Amino acid sequence: MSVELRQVSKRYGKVQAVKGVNLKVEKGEFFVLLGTSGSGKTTILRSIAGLERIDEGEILIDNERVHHLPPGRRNVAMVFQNFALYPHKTVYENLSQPIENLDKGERDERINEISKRLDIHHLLERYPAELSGGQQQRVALARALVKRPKVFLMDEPLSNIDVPKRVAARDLIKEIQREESITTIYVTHDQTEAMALADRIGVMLNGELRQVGHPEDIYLNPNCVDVATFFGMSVVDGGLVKESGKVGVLPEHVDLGKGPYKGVVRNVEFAGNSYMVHLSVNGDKLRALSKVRPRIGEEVEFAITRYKVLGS
Ligand SMILES: Nc1ncnc2c1ncn2[C@@H]1O[C@H](COP(=O)(O)OP(=O)(O)OP(=O)(O)O)[C@@H](O)[C@H]1O
Repeated sequence: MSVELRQVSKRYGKVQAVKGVNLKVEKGEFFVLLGTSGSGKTTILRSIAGLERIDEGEILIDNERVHHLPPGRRNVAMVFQNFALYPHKTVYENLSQPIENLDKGERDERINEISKRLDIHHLLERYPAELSGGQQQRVALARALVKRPKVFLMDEPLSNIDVPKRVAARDLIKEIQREESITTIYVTHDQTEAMALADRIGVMLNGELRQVGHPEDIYLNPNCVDVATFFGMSVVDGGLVKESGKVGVLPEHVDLGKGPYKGVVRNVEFAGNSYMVHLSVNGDKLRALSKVRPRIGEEVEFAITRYKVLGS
């Protein structure tokens, strides 16, 4: 099912949380809404789920207007940051609650299938407090999937999980999404996670959807200073490369060692297989990835192999 937002706006009192957002997420697509804290991502997700009433605009699921329908009639499932499991119900009861309208045979069949798939089959009789964080998260995913939703909405579902488990959980989400071809809208403020998961990314800043595109496109060709900065570009005066306005440069496109440019090393951070070198160049800050560790205070020569003109 496709999900479409047309000129959607939402305010809370004086706060304009979402400003005239237009977006179409295609059937089966994994779409990531990426943005800073408070940029309106959760509000958009909750509006699609029917948990918020929008002030202006329209929301369509499979080309049908749904923004006046209650959550239960939208065929969407939402996974929240805190997993939202019922603490006084067993895993089995947690999984059966969303499908309690089905008869017991079919309910058990679905619960069996999904719990085997997510490796929680042996935990069905336990209570959420008796599970590890990763297991709780898999139960929450199972709970959302057991309804066989056509649209899957996820609000930072991995934020409470430690890094190694997070990568595994990310793989799992992606795998299920691909296999079941569920239209997914996934909210995060982590651009690495966004780039790893998304077919397309939409960048939210300050209530506005500022850019939509494939991860590689946005990463290399951000359309404004804010998006460029968010994706890790240094933004410097275009005069350096004989352009007007500002230009964005990724650290991997700054080659330390040979000119034509010169800068002073302000700081060096160890970054695993390389060093992140912070340079000062004509009063601008520029970051470079380098295989060798330069000295702080040293003047170094560098070249820029690629940049993006961002305007003023
Ligand atoms: N119920 C509410 N009442 C008042 N203001 C709200 C409410 N919910 C959200 N806001 C405000 O609306 C704006 C957008 O919030 P939203 O939660 O959508 O942002 P977000 O991008 O999801 O942020 P985060 O990544 O921190 O969760 C923020 O300024 C927030 O303070």
